[in-house]
Amino acid sequence: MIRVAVTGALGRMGSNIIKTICEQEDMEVVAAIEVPNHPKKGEDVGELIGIGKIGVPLSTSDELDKVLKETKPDVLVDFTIAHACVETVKIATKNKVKLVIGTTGFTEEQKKEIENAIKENKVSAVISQNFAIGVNIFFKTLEFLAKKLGHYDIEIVEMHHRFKKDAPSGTALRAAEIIKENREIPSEYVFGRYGMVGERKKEEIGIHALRGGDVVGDHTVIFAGDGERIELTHKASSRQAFVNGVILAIRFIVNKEEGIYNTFDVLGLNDIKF
Ligand SMILES: NC(=O)C1=CN([C@@H]2O[C@H](COP(=O)(O)OP(=O)(O)OC[C@H]3O[C@@H](n4cnc5c(N)ncnc54)[C@H](OP(=O)(O)O)[C@@H]3O)[C@@H](O)[C@H]2O)C=CC1
Ligand SMILES: O=C(O)C1=N[C@H](C(=O)O)C[C@H](O)C1
Repeated sequence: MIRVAVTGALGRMGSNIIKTICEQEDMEVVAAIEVPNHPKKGEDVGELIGIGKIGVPLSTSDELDKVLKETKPDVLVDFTIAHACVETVKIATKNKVKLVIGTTGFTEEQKKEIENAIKENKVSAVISQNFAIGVNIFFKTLEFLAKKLGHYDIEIVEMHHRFKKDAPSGTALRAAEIIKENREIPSEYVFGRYGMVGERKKEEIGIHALRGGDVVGDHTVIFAGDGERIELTHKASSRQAFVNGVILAIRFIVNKEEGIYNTFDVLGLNDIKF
């Protein structure tokens, strides 16, 4: 059995991840962690998320080191918030726990802190801004489009629910990075536009974040030329799309001793070249 700890256990992603792990034959939840001073600390997490008793009490992140030493997970899954994730990674890697990280909104400095902790402690991790299989195919398609239409005007539009804390989404930023890496001309990110912006430069990649309602996650990349345009869109209608990828990532990383991987590694998409 793969022993899994989940941080952000009562969150939109964490709670669905716990539910789905409980449905798998080869893995079990051994620890579920929330913010310090959580009013439900000690209560059964299964009952808190509506699936009935699972025998795992809710723990809090101020006791993470102790919880990991007691429960000995193979893998920790983190879908929380950037600053919290950095601290979790430092503690988990010291305890030699492997990682699946889905949290977004990191600064460049936070990304380095996470990478250093993983490398210094010689553990393995999957880090991905989007675990949905469809989004990873969307990313792969973008490699092709950026190679062929990198000289077109490229704009990225994302929409998410009103509760999302970071903007633009990690997925939109990864899409921009893929375009930058694959087009022949240099790139300059432009976050929204306002006022007398003047003529659009070829190098620009416009990135626009919309927020509202209960939208799970929509991403569109527009390649606009003279007399035509291509719009590539992915729409997630259920968080289960992300959760299914997380389950694959847990099975993948448990067999890796050391290194930082992404969802292309998990899904075997690295060998597809255009
Ligand atoms: N990579 C991917 O495929 C996906 C990534 N995400 C990302 O995952 C993250 C979480 O999203 P979502 O589930 O919607 O957010 P939620 O706010 O619903 O869940 C986050 C949970 O983490 C808790 N939390 C905060 N700090 C800590 C801590 N130190 N230790 C333990 N738990 C903590 C929060 O508690 P409290 O509310 O009390 O602060 C909350 O319950 C975001 O960064 C989002 O962008 C989301 C979907 C897919
Ligand atoms: O916060 C969310 O909800 C999501 N976050 C991820 C992101 O920032 O890209 C992935 C997904 O779009 C949902």
